[in-house]
Amino acid sequence: MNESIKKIAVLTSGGDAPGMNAAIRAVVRSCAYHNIECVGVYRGYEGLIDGDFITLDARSVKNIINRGGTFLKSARSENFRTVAGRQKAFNNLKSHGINALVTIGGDGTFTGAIVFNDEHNFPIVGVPGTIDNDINGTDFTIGYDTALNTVVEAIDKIRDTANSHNRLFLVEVMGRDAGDIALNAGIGAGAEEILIPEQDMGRDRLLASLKRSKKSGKSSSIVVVAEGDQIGKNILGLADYIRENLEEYEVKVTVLGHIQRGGSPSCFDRVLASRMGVGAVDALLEGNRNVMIGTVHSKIVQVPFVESLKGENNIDLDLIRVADITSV
Ligand SMILES: Nc1ncnc2c1ncn2[C@@H]1O[C@H](COP(=O)(O)OP(=O)(O)OP(=O)(O)O)[C@@H](O)[C@H]1O
Ligand SMILES: O=P(O)(O)OC[C@H]1O[C@](O)(CO)[C@@H](O)[C@@H]1O
Ligand SMILES: [Mg+2]
Repeated sequence: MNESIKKIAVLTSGGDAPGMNAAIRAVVRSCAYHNIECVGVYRGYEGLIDGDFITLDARSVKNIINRGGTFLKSARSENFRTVAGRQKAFNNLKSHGINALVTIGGDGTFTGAIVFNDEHNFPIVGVPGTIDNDINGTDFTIGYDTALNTVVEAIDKIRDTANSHNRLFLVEVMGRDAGDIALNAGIGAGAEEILIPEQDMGRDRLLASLKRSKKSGKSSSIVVVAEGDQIGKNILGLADYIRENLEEYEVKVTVLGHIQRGGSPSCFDRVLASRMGVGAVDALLEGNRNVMIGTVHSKIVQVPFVESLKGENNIDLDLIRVADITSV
């Protein structure tokens, strides 16, 4: 056990994700279990710079495992991108006697953690909390499973009305740089086509596929479009293009938006968050730093931050094949 760790701070950063509360709870209770002080930081790195801290004990985190969002709130902090901002954050950590930090967030949050540690040599452990699932070294990120279920439930409802009116719906889902939500929710909801940032299928192939789909006797069509997809980037423009080229379709557009980030976390996300929160405190007590807690084949692992950021375009090609085959 690393005796120098007596006080740990925890924060949530970047886009919120269902299960972040469960992760905070696990960190706080793990600290209580090990008789370590715990401090919550409001508004991610922004609160670190402002010194917006709160002491947390085991009872401070009651009744939150089931709540969406993050009670510590989150932020995208421009100030933390500056040397001066990070210096202020470091000063606040020192003046409060904090020895280590647990950051719950996505790839941007971990990038910030690397920069901060390079400058101030401060022990940080990351917990992947993002609906995007765009982190290398972990099979799942906290919030992704809940978001997928929210998306599938919404598309099921769209399918009802699409079928009743023989319509084509373009449904935009989140994923500025990542197609995981689109691909998996698309398969789960039986979408006819799925457009993701990692693969540009081209407008012509999309038209050909939709033509085939109509010919094969399908009464409705759903095209799931990740917000970062290249050809769907302007989903309204894409809808117009399809209208102009495929008169047989009546095209409607639904943008699911931030509904995907809210809601009570699934049991899967609650358990994942609990395991990762405990894993983060374990890692610090083992004397480790600059690592992210992940799960690989259901086992908790520690992954260097730099490894966690190597996942660009890391999409499972077999999922694309499955989507193609099952939408015939
Ligand atoms: N290069 C960097 N230097 C310093 N801080 C950074 C850097 N990149 C990101 N950060 C900090 O991390 C915060 C969170 O990053 P970002 O907004 O990309 O969200 P994220 O953690 O990737 O989560 P999500 O993608 O789920 O919304 C940023 O607002 C910024 O404060
Ligand atoms: O509205 P915001 O907070 O800028 O977040 C939008 C982005 O955040 C994410 O949902 C991840 O949290 C991305 O998929 C999306 O592009
Ligand atoms: Mg991100």
